[in-house]
Amino acid sequence: MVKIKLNGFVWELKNVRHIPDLTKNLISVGQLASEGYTTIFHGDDWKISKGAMTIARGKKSGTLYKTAGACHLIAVAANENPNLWHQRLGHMIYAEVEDILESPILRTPQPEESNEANNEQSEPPTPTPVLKRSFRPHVPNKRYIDYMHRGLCFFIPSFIHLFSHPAMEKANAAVGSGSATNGEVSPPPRKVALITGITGQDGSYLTEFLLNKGYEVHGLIRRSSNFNTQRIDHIYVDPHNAHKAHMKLHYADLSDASSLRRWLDTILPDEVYNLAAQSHVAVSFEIPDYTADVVATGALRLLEAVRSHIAASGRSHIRYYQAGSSEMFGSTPPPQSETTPFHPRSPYAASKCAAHWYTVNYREAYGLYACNGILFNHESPRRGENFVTRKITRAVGRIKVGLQNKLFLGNLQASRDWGFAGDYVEAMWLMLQQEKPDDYVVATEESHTVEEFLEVAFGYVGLNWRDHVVIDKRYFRPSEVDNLKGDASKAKKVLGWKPRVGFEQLVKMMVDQDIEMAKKEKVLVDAGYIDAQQQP
Ligand SMILES: C[C@H]1O[C@H](OP(=O)(O)OP(=O)(O)OC[C@H]2O[C@@H](n3cnc4c(=O)[nH]c(N)nc43)[C@H](O)[C@@H]2O)[C@@H](O)[C@@H](O)C1=O
Repeated sequence: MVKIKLNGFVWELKNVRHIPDLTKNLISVGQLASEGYTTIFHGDDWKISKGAMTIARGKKSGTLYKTAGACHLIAVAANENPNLWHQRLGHMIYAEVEDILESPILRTPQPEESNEANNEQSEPPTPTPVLKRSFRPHVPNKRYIDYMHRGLCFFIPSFIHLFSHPAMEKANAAVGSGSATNGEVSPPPRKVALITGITGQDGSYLTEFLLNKGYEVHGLIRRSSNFNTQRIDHIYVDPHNAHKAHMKLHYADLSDASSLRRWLDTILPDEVYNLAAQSHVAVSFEIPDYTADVVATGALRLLEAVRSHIAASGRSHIRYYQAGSSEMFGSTPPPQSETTPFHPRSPYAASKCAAHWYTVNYREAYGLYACNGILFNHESPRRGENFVTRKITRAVGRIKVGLQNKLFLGNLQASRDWGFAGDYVEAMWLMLQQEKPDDYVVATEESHTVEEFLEVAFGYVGLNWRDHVVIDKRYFRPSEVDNLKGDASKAKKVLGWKPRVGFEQLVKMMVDQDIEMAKKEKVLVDAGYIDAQQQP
């Protein structure tokens, strides 16, 4: 990777190639185009932009287009063994490179050329001229090469391919899948993900998923007087064990814009997943202001932090995922798809609608790669205990072992499209791997009432829910969402995603776990270590 500092911006170029003997740093217009940049040549002037942002501009110099205002060119190690490729850099596509080998830029630099990037730390020219300079050494978890190329970067509009040229073959081996010096192949660089809401159900499954894919995962957590990291404790590795600790936690808050920007600047993520929320619909009627601040304005703060981070750093490849919700459809009848109008029925749902449209707006206004995942209810043994599914399965376990007898519930006729959270995080990731950002419904396309959930959960362990459930008006909502059933055909078609766990399997998985949990709880209660808790 190469970072070019241009008039206060830092522009990042990925997949640069080591090209021995090349004395100018070249940037491929073709490659820029495939990365979503627009390059305009007008007379002797040129300009590169992305969305509404002008990244770089300059003038023609002889046969080359030259950058204006570039003061630093920094090579950042893409792997642990950068020895080979830092010597000479070009932002090359393999196509159209042959001409360059024939051209006058493949010669030893003249003194006046090699001084073009001069600054106070320059050293006398050498056959492979480099300037020694460290780049943002305060940033942790990143390895930077402290060599800066003396040559300025030049742009040429077209290259021809050089796949079979020995110099390029060597270069190809040194990048892409890591360095190949001495015949050793080091692993490719880890992608970096930043997750808000990492301690929640979805955050924990997504973290496991991304770690399995080789990501380095950073999670933002809120300060709390109680530890709330139980869902990720099993994957936490002490950061002192640097080689194994690929998940890192940082204090931040969606209500604190400065903390968001600071962690983006420090972590330098490739993907940002905004999963944090006050996610309880009924509670949002009690604390509407707080819910809107975190769910709606929190998303806006994070989007703005990403946008300004990109503007300052040039890291325009960042991809953003916004956790949307089927609650946004509210009273609009099923099946609900990406084109179904929203009719939110709670402060939570209205806030999610705002976050949805903020995300769309940042995509359209700034060209941000931002996706909305409109996820229908998704559950698991890690679901919070005051959501109806887990409240039921916890009660089944406790009733079964004799710790509880009654279960107080609200509206049993509400119908939901319930899937398994572990399946749904894959869809989040898939959205960020597409060529273009878009919005997707993620659902099982099956809907069941709360009563049907009760039938399966109690029936599975030989109990009759009617012997235990008591209707309590306190659990009814001021305005209810009666029927949600998603149409996930777009996600299936475009993302190739489909749910693996069906309704009955999900209920049984949750009951199995809650029976085990209740058995352990019973041991502690019987031994007098804890009191039998009240139901959630
Ligand atoms: C997609 C969406 O999914 C979730 O929102 P939710 O659908 O409201 O989930 P829930 O489990 O709280 O309620 C489901 C239904 O169950 C009814 N219900 C009856 N009796 C009780 C009861 O005693 N407790 C609760 N919680 N619900 C009850 C309740 O009235 C409602 O109709 C969140 O993850 C949200 O963040 C999200 O985005």
